Amino acid sequence: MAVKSLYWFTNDLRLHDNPILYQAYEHCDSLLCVYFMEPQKQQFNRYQLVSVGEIRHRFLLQALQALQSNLATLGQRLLVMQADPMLSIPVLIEQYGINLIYRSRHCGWYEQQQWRYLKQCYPHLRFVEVDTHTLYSRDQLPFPISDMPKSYSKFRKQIEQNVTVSSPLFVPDYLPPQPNVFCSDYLDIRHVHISDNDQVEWHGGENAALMHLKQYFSSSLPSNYKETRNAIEGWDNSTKFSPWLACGALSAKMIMATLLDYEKYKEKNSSTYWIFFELLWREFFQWHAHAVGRDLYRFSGVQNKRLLNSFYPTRFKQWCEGSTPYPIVNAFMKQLNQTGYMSNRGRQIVASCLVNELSVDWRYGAAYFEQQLIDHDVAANWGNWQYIAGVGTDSREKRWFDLEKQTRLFDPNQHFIRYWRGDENLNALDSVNIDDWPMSGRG
Ligand SMILES: Cc1cc2nc3c(=O)[nH]c(=O)nc-3n(C[C@H](O)[C@H](O)[C@H](O)COP(=O)(O)OP(=O)(O)OC[C@H]3O[C@@H](n4cnc5c(N)ncnc54)[C@H](O)[C@@H]3O)c2cc1C
Repeated sequence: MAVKSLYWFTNDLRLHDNPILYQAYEHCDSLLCVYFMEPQKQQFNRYQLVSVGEIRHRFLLQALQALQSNLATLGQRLLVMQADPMLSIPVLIEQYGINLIYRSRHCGWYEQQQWRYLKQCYPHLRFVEVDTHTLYSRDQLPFPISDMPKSYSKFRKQIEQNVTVSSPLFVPDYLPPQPNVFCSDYLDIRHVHISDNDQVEWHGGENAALMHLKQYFSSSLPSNYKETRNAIEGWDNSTKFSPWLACGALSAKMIMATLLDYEKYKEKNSSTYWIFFELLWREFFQWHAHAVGRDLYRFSGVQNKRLLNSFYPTRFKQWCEGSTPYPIVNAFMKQLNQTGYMSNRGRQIVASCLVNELSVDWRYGAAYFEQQLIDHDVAANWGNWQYIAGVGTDSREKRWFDLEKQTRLFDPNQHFIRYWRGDENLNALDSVNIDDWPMSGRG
């Protein structure tokens, strides 16, 4: 029987190091490549925010355009459908006689539910989930996912002692042909106009990602990464791989292969090791998300710990727009709103402020990051937020960043604050919080 496959692209928007394309090349007679822009992700969610905000959406469109033109070089085409995959995939299965469906293994709870639902509806079809998003595949892990280590250091030790990253795959010379497409309700991504935003330093898509990878490792920046990575501004201080990694325009294994070459031919030191160390943090959060399932989004976190935080709409609004009493926090939030990016130190500081100074439910912060960040990654974002809120994988009570000290350390001349106008529009906080309620027993 002819193998008629459907490849449902999600967070794997690339040709290089793509094991699904390889499998399709080896085993399929026809291949339908589809990406869904889900209308639900642009509608208000339970936090009254959207999942994919404007800057992230634009970055994604660029990535899809690049994927489309790269697939065209292999005689393929990407159908971009503005539809709910749960409604459209059944139609495609019928129309094209699909008997095999591929998708990247996804750690998001919502995405896993979609996959489960389809499998239940079509028990006679083959569903193949492949690890494209991580450094290691699931069967390379030296433990079953149910025994996933609870802390990063335990995870790192087990991984470093037992597994190596395999080499990235080459792009196949050609792909199976697309069946004759007769549906017309797809978006011709080639002709979508994407407006410019001078504030955003990234261009979406695989080609820009590979070019940046090459430039980064052609420079001497990796040799100083450990000393510079914590800086709060500057393109060169950290790798800036995250936006492309998040949508899969860049493969983590590809980064590792280039890093190993750098170590072999240029220099190997504690900084080059630290790039791997950070990629392992990413890896840890990915498998952690698989292990904990929907607890990743729970207020009480994976520790099931009750916090006294709540939802204070005015404070949350001040935090989002950058009009809190704290100039450094305002500067970071304005940077995020205009560029879709914030340094790691910035994220730690604003997250700590939301949780500790503003006493707001951390999930609102995570949902706002999800909307705004061009590198939003469900595992890294929600996992890091839980960590800062003290309900996640960290054994410490919680992470509190002293705002004055952080300003002195990272912005001693207030250059960053002034550049982003963090010192304008400072507003005092409302005074209503849990301590003001007689029921707290402290009034
Ligand atoms: C509250 C909060 C939310 C975050 N949300 C995200 C998110 O949605 N998506 C995301 O990719 N990262 C997230 N991070 C992690 C980190 O801030 C970014 O990965 C990093 O700032 C991206 O810039 P870079 O590529 O230059 O990083 P580098 O410093 O150059 O690090 C190299 C790579 O390692 C990975 N990495 C580094 N630090 C972490 C970390 N703490 N957790 C997971 N991976 C890490 C990233 O893939 C990154 O690209 C979050 C951190 C915090 C504190």
